[in-house]
Amino acid sequence: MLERKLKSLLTEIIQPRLATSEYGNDLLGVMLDSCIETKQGGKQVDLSLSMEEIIHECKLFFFAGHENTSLLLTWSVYLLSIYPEWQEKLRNEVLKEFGRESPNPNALNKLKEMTMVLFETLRLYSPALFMQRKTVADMTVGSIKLPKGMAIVIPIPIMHRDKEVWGDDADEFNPLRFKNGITGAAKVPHGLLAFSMGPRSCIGQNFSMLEAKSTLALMLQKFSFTLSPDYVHAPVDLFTLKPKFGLPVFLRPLDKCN
Ligand code: HEM
Repeated sequence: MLERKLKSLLTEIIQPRLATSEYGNDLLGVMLDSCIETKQGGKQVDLSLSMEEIIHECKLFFFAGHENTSLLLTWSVYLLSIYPEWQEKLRNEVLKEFGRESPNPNALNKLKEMTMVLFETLRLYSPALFMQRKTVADMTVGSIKLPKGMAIVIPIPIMHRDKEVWGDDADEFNPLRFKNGITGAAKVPHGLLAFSMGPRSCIGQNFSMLEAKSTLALMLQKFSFTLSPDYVHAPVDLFTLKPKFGLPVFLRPLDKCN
């Protein structure tokens, strides 16, 4: 049902673009523009990406792009609500950098403490729960022998709380572990797997960090937030890691607090 609805929505967006020679300067435009060139230099009706593939890519970008970043923000707000000292630290950092002005996208990377908090949020509450891989050859990982063609599931939350990798405080919220960046945070350089690693790692990771930083900076400039007493802590696997009963928070406009 949802699948059919999505497909018809996307087709409604794609068809009018195909009817004109201007496909648009967004990702969809780039995909449509990948029509195979004919010998005359014009476009063929056949696409090098099929319509099915274009629709699939649109869905992937929509879900991978929207849902994960919104969950990163959700869990960051949760953690900043229960660790008000970090909320205050981040607010001071934002106010020092931008004052009350809208955050300048080119300066968001200067928010070092915010970056640390976002990485620590991704470690403790990674929106993506599993990665799946298949071995292309017989191989040995550590002491485990894996035959060619074996399906492997990598459970991110378990690996993110492994004390051998993250130390005895693995279950605790400690953004300072990221003070020297990701590679220095754990006993192995690629301990943080929230965006995966290698050639199939998340294509949107830098974009999502910028999105999260700018949204969080705006929130911190305008509001202080605390958890509502109605909040029940129940992270649940619903394909991604969500708070089962939502995240009710009280937002207090800052000008009214002062
Ligand atoms: C907090 C935000 C995000 C998280 C935690 C996240 C996580 C991930 C992970 C773990 C993978 C790898 C899956 C695997 O190896 O099997 C992945 C892949 C991908 N992500 Fe993200 N992602 C985020 C944001 C985004 C955004 C904003 C976009 C697009 C604008 C995006 C687009 C993609 C795409 C297209 C892939 C597939 C890449 C490929 O297969 O080569 N993601 N993401």
